[in-house]
Amino acid sequence: MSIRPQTPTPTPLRELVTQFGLEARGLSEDAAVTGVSLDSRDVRPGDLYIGMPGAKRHGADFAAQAAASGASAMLTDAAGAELATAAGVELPVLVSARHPRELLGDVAAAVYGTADFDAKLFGVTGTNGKTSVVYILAELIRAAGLTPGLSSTAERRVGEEVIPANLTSPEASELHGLLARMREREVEGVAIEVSAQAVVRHRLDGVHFDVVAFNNFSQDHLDEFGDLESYFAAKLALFTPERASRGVVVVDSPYGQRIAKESQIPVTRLATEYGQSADWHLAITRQSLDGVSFVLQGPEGAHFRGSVPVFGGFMAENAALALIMLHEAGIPLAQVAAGLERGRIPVYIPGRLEEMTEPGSAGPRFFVDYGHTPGAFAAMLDALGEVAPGKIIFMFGADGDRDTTKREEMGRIAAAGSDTLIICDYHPRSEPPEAIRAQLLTGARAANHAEVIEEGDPRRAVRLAISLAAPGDVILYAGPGHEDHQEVAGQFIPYSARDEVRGALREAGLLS
Ligand SMILES: CC(=O)N[C@H]1[C@@H](OP(=O)(O)OP(=O)(O)OC[C@H]2O[C@@H](n3ccc(=O)[nH]c3=O)[C@H](O)[C@@H]2O)O[C@H](CO)[C@@H](O)[C@@H]1O[C@H](C)C(=O)N[C@@H](C)C(=O)N[C@H](CCC(=O)O)C(=O)O
Ligand SMILES: Nc1ncnc2c1ncn2[C@@H]1O[C@H](COP(=O)(O)OP(=O)(O)OP(=O)(O)O)[C@@H](O)[C@H]1O
Repeated sequence: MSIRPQTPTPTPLRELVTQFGLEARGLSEDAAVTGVSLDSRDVRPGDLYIGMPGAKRHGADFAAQAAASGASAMLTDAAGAELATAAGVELPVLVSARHPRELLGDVAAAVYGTADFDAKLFGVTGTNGKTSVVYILAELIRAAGLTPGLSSTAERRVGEEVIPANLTSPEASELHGLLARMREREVEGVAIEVSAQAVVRHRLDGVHFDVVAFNNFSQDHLDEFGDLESYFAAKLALFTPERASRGVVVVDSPYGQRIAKESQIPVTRLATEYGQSADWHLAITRQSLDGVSFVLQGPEGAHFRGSVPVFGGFMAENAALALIMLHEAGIPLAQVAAGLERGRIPVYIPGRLEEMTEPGSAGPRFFVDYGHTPGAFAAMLDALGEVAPGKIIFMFGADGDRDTTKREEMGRIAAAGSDTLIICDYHPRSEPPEAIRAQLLTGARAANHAEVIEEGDPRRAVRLAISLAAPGDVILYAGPGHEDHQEVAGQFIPYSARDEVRGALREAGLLS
């Protein structure tokens, strides 16, 4: 169930009819709504249900379910209105000549009154590391003495109210409901993860960010975007005056440089590579398996010396990006530093390079991660190469029914950067798991580096990895991160990699 305001103000439906040029059928003069939902399973009494045509179903097919849950009215297209009439659903209907998705954000903003929400809004996009930046942002907002709110792939969070997320970027109706609840809770800074899908699918409509950021770009989601250029264009579209006031861009890569050049809003540039021209520079001062320390220097003497308790130079980059976003929003770095102990950012990022063993323990160390792109694998394994005292044992599987073109490259990078590679299953969905593994194995064997082992069952693969590890070795299990299920042939089977790994470590006497 989505997070909603607890004391919503009713919006007369006649206002929406006039504002959005809708045709009203069966509407009483005083009809009003207090919420918006496009999912019949999440309808609350008083909601406006959006009957949206989808790729698989027409949402109007679920109008009866929405009515039974107490919806006050349905907004749909002409086809949806016909479906509801044919099914004998007795619900007032507002008919839109445009695709309901195109109105959703503005309708939700009108119903929830979110245009008046004056918190600083931060949006983060890029291929890898969005979730990490968002969690660091929320921690820094708290350090600055302000109240944070957060929307990520892992969860949505308002104070102690936390719900798991089903999409990286919520649909606009859920997003505006969440923002309205944040306003009730007097949230002052909101960190929002922005997927490319969100930009092109109207999920951000009615939202204007104070600061947006771009961190990196590499292959992903080609099943939806067709080619890299279209995927990139979706990220670039966030850097427009309709969406945001200012931007922060990591310019280490040619893609970052393109965003900085082609952005339609003012941007400030961060470089982490020596000799790269930029407004801000990041230098790593120390790193180990327990975290990374860094110095960040910007224009007019702005600077920050700090650390993050997660390994990898890219985590320092994620932190730097978050710090610059606050600076750009008018929150001074000194105000952030005042709330931290010697610059240490005590961030916990669920399922991102999350250690399952005790930090600093003498035996092998085990990390669970959410990385599922060639770019994330390269970043993690490069970082581990610098800080792992012993061998690197890497295990992962790949998504079924998702971008298949990245599989061989994932296998190649995984084998090139590890000593032992165990290939197992992830979410096979409708594909035969052994066929997915075969593609990963082809890439892995081409690298001609690691010892490569195939063990489809992730539970057995976890135990195998532990049995192969000696003190000083590091096991990294990429893919499942925070998730709590495996998706196999349409079934959601309970599976938490974190619980499984902890259990196996206990069995091996490596965790109390
Ligand atoms: C391609 C895509 O984005 N599809 C989204 C789209 O699905 P769809 O058009 O197929 O919808 P449908 O299943 O035909 O249903 C039609 C309508 O009926 C409604 N319905 C359906 C069933 C029901 O019982 N009751 C009900 O009301 C649905 O809410 C929907 O409005 O609308 C659905 C409702 O909001 C989304 O859940 C669904 O996301 C699917 C699950 C998805 O996998 N999206 C991915 C591609 C995605 O958006 N990923 C990005 C990036 C992730 C990353 O960075 O890795 C993200 O932001 O999450
Ligand atoms: N700045 C970065 N550059 C490259 N890889 C990164 C970076 N930050 C994190 N990663 C790697 O990518 C993985 C995914 O990180 P994270 O979940 O933060 O990214 P994301 O962009 O939110 O991905 P998704 O949208 O799929 O959730 C991490 O677990 C880590 O392995």
